[in-house]
Amino acid sequence: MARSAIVSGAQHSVSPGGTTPRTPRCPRGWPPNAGPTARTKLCMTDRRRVLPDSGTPGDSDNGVSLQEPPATGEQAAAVPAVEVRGISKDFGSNRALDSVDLSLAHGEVLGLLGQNGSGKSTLVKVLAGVYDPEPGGRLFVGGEEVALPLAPGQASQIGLSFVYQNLALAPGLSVLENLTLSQRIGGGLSAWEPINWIAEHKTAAAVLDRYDVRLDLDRRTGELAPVDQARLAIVRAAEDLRRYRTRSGYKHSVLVLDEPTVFLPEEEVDRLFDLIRTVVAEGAAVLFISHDLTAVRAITDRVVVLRDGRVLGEEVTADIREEELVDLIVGAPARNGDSAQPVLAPVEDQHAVALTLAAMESAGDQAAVAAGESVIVEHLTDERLHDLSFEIGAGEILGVAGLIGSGAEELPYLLFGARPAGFGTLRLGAETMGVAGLSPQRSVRERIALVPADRAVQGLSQSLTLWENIVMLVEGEHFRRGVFHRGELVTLAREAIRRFLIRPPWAHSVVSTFSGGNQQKALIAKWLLARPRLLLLHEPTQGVDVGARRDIYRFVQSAAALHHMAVLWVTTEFGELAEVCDRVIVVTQGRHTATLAGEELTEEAISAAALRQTREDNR
Ligand SMILES: Nc1ncnc2c1ncn2[C@@H]1O[C@H](COP(=O)(O)OP(=O)(O)OP(=O)(O)O)[C@@H](O)[C@H]1O
Repeated sequence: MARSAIVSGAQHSVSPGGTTPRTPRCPRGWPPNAGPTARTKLCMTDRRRVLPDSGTPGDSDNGVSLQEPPATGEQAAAVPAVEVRGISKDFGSNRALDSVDLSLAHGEVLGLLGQNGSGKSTLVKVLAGVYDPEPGGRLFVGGEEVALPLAPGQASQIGLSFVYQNLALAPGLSVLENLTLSQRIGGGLSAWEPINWIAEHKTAAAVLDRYDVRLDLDRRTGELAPVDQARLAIVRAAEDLRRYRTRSGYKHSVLVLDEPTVFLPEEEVDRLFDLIRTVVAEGAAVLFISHDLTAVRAITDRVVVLRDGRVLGEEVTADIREEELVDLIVGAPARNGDSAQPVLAPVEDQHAVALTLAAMESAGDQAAVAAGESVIVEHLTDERLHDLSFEIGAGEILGVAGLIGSGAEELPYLLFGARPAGFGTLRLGAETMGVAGLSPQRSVRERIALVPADRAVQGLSQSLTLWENIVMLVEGEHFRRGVFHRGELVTLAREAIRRFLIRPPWAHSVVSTFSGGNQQKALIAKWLLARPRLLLLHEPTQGVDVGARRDIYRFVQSAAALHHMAVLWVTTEFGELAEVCDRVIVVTQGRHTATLAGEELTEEAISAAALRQTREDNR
């Protein structure tokens, strides 16, 4: 692989006015040296913008002004849609972004990659006006400089639109209402004018048509399938950009997609990509942030890799193999020829978690942990599941494969008592419990652990520190003879942070300030410290980088093997199930339709079983 494109932050020479940009490596069809420097540079903060449609509300106060008319045609295509230079961001002593240079061409899909905590979201938040970068950084949009920091809301007025993982849709409103929401809030439609529903319906139908998306405009958005919710959010953002281009006369606009595929099963990701291609064809550039390398390779033209807040390298996607990309992201040592396997982020010890647990077990608890207990679920039935029965042996990792809507995704929550179940029993060792009588409080007492997909809301207390979250479930064990041994807990948490490779290793920082993947490791650490008898995992590697994903596999495998805990692993990533599980059951339409083990445990076989049964059920 040509590594000439790899640059390190140290190579940027710093001049008094900021950084001297390197010549950007350009994507296919992109003329080199066509950055803002190739055009008349404008400082746009002190002039009023001349707009083709100057009456459009919201444009006059955007902090951007023009010295020359908007570029059109080839001229517009010759400047980057967006370019950042020398962007840095510090959180206290933590440098989250270090002199980042990045440019995104008109009509390009650029992948922004990097390990958890490498700075991707921070860069997006600087572009969105959420974070103020350090002085000296510069932003060019459509070739023209925009003063930093951006004011809240300014991004949308300069042609930048964002779709985050949580999509920011109002689930209680209809598809039509969600489509027009941003216009109402943004001032495009008057809040006082009576709504002409018939006209709005017609306009919204035309919008969906434009992007070839079929949705019932009157349907409650919360009832849509996850992929359709993602498509709706993208159409809404793309429409905002199209309106921006129409009213400003500018050709550039940028859609930022921050992990848009994270909630989607693999087979639905393609439908999202068709939409992204349409958005690009309509005239927007796309910044695509994801840990899903298959998705990145399918949709991006070029990738930029961040590590520790610096741009580590950039590559044309078609020119780089997946293993090379993994190396670039996780920082593997130099490889020996093509046959070498990618080296993943180091785990200090294959049995890191198990050893941590062993060291931390209080003496009196040894027996319960050592014995291990099998789990038997019988006749589990609710609105989506029909008479589901299965067993998990002590120390076994049982995978559950099912497409979204199959009912598989309900299982961890029902067995934790987080959702009411109609009927069924859970036998844990010698004890049999009715699942209808389970509650999260009881589950914690019974040492049933749940790592939910939505870790931020359901898994962690965002306002508490990292150490408080990690030891939350074992605090009681450190309250002896009327004395609360806080120091012991902090030491315990520090050890867990080290073993679980949580970065930065700052026990006293508030957990919400950690990157998504590091929060996920903290959540897994929290539950494993409580030494569960049954560990329920739902999409445990969602939003986790390629190196940390392997770490999580090993953490759970070690804990299951050495502490004999039963594990239920539910995900739509069938490759992950094949890699990590001892056995996999397939759930379709709420029923247990197949079991795979041994040599049958391949991604292809699991997929085939899940899809075959779904097709048969649909006949
Ligand atoms: N509000 C904040 N306060 C303090 N530190 C923060 C804050 N937001 C982010 N950080 C730190 O900045 C660094 C970069 O985090 P960021 O969320 O940008 O990473 P990321 O690449 O998006 O990771 P992930 O893939 O896990 O989402 C991390 O060390 C993180 O702990």
